This record gives sequence, structure tokens and C-alpha cells, in this order.
Amino acid sequence: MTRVVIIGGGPGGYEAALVGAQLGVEVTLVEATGMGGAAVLTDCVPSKTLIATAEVMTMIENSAELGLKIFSGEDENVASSVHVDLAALNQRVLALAKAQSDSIRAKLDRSGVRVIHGWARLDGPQAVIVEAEGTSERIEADIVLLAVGTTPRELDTAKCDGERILNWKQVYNLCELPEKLIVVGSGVTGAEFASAYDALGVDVVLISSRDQVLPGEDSDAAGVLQAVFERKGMEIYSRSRAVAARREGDEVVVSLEDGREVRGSHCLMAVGSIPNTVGIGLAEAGIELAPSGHIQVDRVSRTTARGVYAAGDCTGVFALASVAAMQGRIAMWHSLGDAVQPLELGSVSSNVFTAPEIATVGMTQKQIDASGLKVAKVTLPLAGNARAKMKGFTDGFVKLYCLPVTGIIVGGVVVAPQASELIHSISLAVAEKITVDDFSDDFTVYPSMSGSIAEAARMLHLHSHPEAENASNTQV
Ligand SMILES: Cc1cc2nc3c(=O)[nH]c(=O)nc-3n(C[C@H](O)[C@H](O)[C@H](O)COP(=O)(O)OP(=O)(O)OC[C@H]3O[C@@H](n4cnc5c(N)ncnc54)[C@H](O)[C@@H]3O)c2cc1C
Ligand SMILES: NC(=O)c1ccc[n+]([C@@H]2O[C@H](COP(=O)([O-])OP(=O)(O)OC[C@H]3O[C@@H](n4cnc5c(N)ncnc54)[C@H](O)[C@@H]3O)[C@@H](O)[C@H]2O)c1
Repeated sequence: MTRVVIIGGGPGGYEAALVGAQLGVEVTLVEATGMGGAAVLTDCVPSKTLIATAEVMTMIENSAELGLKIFSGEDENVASSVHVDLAALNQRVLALAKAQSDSIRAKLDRSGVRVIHGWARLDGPQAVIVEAEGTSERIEADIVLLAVGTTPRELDTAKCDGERILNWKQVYNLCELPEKLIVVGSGVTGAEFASAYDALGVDVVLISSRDQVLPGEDSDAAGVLQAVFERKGMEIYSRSRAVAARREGDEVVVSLEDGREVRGSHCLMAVGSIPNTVGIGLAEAGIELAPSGHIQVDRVSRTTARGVYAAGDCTGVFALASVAAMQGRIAMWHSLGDAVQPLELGSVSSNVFTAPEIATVGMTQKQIDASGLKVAKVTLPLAGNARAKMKGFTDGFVKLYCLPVTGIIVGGVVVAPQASELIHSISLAVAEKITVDDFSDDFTVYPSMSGSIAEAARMLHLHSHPEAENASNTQV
């Protein structure tokens, strides 16, 4: 019987364990904290649960325009008559995360995976030592999968105390809304929390190291979000780096590189992550790391040590739960001799869960510019979409990229509420190499936001003219 040992029970690890069990091998999964990993217990699932409540608040905030009023006495603003019970909200967040973790554990048990709660390290490429509750066990393995994830990066001069200077794993301990929250870092994590707490009624200050928030995303999309943040009154310190954070009584003081100081009641550090690859015997086992500490892997998740694979955030490939899970499955399929396709990142879809959301798939403008390819593009503002008007949405757009002449769709961006649900048709088009003409031949519901995606494809009918751009929405 082939013996597989997996270190880490996040999406990279547990999805691989399920494939290993399905293929009939002996699988042992070692997890130090809880099943589902950081994705389920502290990062992806909790943040999206918090954001689900924030979304309702955003809708309430915009509801006056739709003709809703709540009689609350002196104030006619609907949002100000809704009270956010953060203790109850966070309790729900943590309960939901635990339930999801439990159900993953139950699924692994049913599949026959041996789960060990403990901390693991390699003892060469073919053995793992597990420390658990004062005991130590050495497990021999034919195949090892490392799916150890990452940890929030901390500045030495801004140590998180879990009370007022927080990382994103610690925010769920808060029982009351912060009076003034300083979010340091405007990557995806910083932008999502800034958006969510703003919607929950918190006074948010965002410290952004670049000209614009979300430097890694489509710049037009990031521009929309920056404009929405500013319109809502969020204070944004652009081109500003935090160098320290300290407590002063009930306040947190964040010092910026240029000498300015920002005061708030709480501070959330969202300045990136570092891989959990230290002290687990990787170099000794012949596993090469990138200078960033990430494990180097090829497209079938192989490391430089024979029989040792790696998946997920610890590889630095694409920090998404979906990619981690796919890398883990590929590792099992490859190592166990099943049919396998190397990892294909060209059709990965991702979403930034802000208000509005930003969903992206396929080629980005940066990749197009770097490749020198001539690609036709159209950007269609959603403000003209009939459904958007009915719902009171004014911010956002659909952007499509296609190859000239053939008209094959190679990428797209949707900025809209629920963009995460709208991007799938573009993902399918990219993955299946569908042309703009074929895409526009299919019906969409009227009125619908997805109608604008079909309309954008229709506008690229003259795709031999790469300049086709920025036309206005004609859906009426
Ligand atoms: C705030 C936030 C929100 C996010 N939201 C999304 C989202 O909406 N959608 C999305 O696709 N992605 C999201 N992500 C990214 C997503 O969470 C990660 O891509 C995903 O967690 C990666 O899974 P993983 O299996 O590589 O690692 P993890 O989920 O980090 O799991 C790794 C596990 O390994 C364990 N471990 C580490 N070392 C050892 C050891 N030596 N022994 C035993 N166990 C060990 C850890 O305890 C951990 O549980 C978000 C990330 C953050 C920070
Ligand atoms: N919805 C999602 O799918 C989702 C949500 C959150 C995170 N993620 C994943 O996690 C990855 C990491 O995202 P992230 O936002 O946690 O990290 P990040 O590294 O992408 O962003 C951190 C940001 O903080 C800035 N920064 C660093 N030091 C700073 C300082 N001292 N002062 C001010 N700014 C500073 C950096 O310039 C950067 O823009 C993303 O690439 C994404 O794939 C995904």
C-alpha cells in the first residue's frame, strides 16, 4: 500500500487527502490547528461571512434611494436606525467556520483518511515526525505533500496585541465596533476589511502604499473602488507606508514613513503574509525555496526532492483557495499515476469581495501590455444597464478582451455587486476558447446584469479593430 503523508489541513491539504483516499492509498494528514486550515478557520471563510453582513448594510444604506424609510424618530436615514451587534456577528462568523471545519473533518473520517492533530516536520524526504500532546511519532512515507500555508506578516515596530493592534485573524475577538479603524495595507485583504467595516458603520482610515488601492488588480477596477471609498468619506493616505504602531491609552497611533501620525481606536495590519516553511526540515530534505521562503514547485506540484510535493500558499503560485485545492489534487493525481493535466493558471477566476466586488479571469491588461499581443478590448459601464438602474447601482463595468480576427475571449473583468457570481460565463468562455460571436448568440435574461456581458461581447463583433473601446451601454 502506497503511504501518503500530508502536512497541513487547508484546501491544499484536505482536497489532496480526499483524492488520495479515492485512489485507494493510505493517507495520513497532520494539521496543527484545525481542519480546513487558515482558509476555513481564520482567513477566507470568516472574512466572507463578515462581509455577508456588511453587504446587507450596504443595501440598507442605499435603500432610501429605492423608496424605503424606517421611522426611527429624528433621523430618516435607514442605516442609522440599524444597530450592528458585533459580538453576535463575530459569534456567527466563528460558529460557521467551526461548523465548516467539522464537516471537512467528518468527510475525511468517512473517506478513511487518518487525521492527526499535531505539528509536523520532515525527517528527510521520506519520513515525517509529528509532535502531538507531548508525544512524538515518526511516520514513513512514499509520498509527502507540504501544504503548510502562510502566516500574517508583522512589522517589528507594530506588534499585534490582539486587542487594538490586530491582524486579520484577531478581528473576530472584538465585541464592539471600533470607533476609528486604521487599516494598514490596501492589497486585497486590506481593501476587503476596509470596505466591510466601512459598511458596518466604522470610521475607516486606509494607509495605502501606492497611488491607488489594490495595486495588483485591474487599474480601472481599482480606480472605481478608490472613488467609491472616497465618496463614502473614507480617509485614504495614498503613497504612504506605516513604519510603526503603538498604543497610547485607548488610542492606537500609526506612524508613517514621512513623519505624520494617524490616530484611531484600533489598527488592522494587512501588510502581506510569509510562508510557514521555517523549521520543518525542508533544506535538509533537498527542497529548494525561493528567496521569499516559498517552496519552488513545477506545474504538477513537484518540489526539488523526489517524492515530495507542495501545494497552496506556501508555494507562492497564486494565493487562492481554489488554486491551493487544484495544486493539491494535481499532486495526488501525478504522484499516484492517475491522469493529470499540469496546473493552468490562464483561466483562474478570482474576486475581491468589496462593495462593489471586482471579479477577474484570464489575461490582464498588465499581461497584455507585457506580451505585446494585439488584443481587442471593450469596457462597458454598468450605469447604463437597466437592471443596475432598477437596483440603484451606479458604479462598475464589464470589460472583455478578445483576440483580433478570431474573436476568442481571453479575459475579462466585472466590477459590480455580486461580480463573483457574474464572472463564471466569462471563465467558461476563456477556458473553452469561445468567440465573442458565439458568446453573443446565446440568450441572457432581460433585465439582467449578465446582459451587459453579452452586450460587451456583441460590441466586440468588429474584433478585427482592436481600438473598439469605451462604447456606452445600449441595453435599454
Ligand atoms: C483575509 C483573507 C481572505 C481570503 N479570502 C479568500 C477568498 O475569498 N477566496 C479565495 O480563494 N482565497 C482567499 N484567501 C486566500 C486563501 O485563504 C488561501 O489561498 C488558502 O488558505 C490557501 O490554502 P492552503 O491549504 O495553502 O493553506 P492554509 O489554508 O493556510 O492551511 C495551511 C494549514 O497548515 C497547517 N500547518 C502549517 N504548518 C504546519 C506543520 N508544520 N504541521 C502541521 N500543520 C501545519 C496550518 O495550521 C494551516 O491550518 C484569503 C486569504 C486571506 C488572508
Ligand atoms: N478575495 C480573495 O480571494 C482574497 C482575499 C484576501 C487575500 N487573498 C489572497 O491573499 C493574497 C495576499 O493579499 P494581501 O492583501 O493579504 O497581501 P498583499 O501582499 O497582496 O498586500 C499587502 C499590501 O500592503 C502593502 N504594505 C506592505 N507594507 C506596508 C506598510 N508598512 N504600510 C502600508 N502598506 C504596506 C503592500 O504594498 C501591499 O500592497 C492575495 O494575492 C490574494 O490572492 C485573496
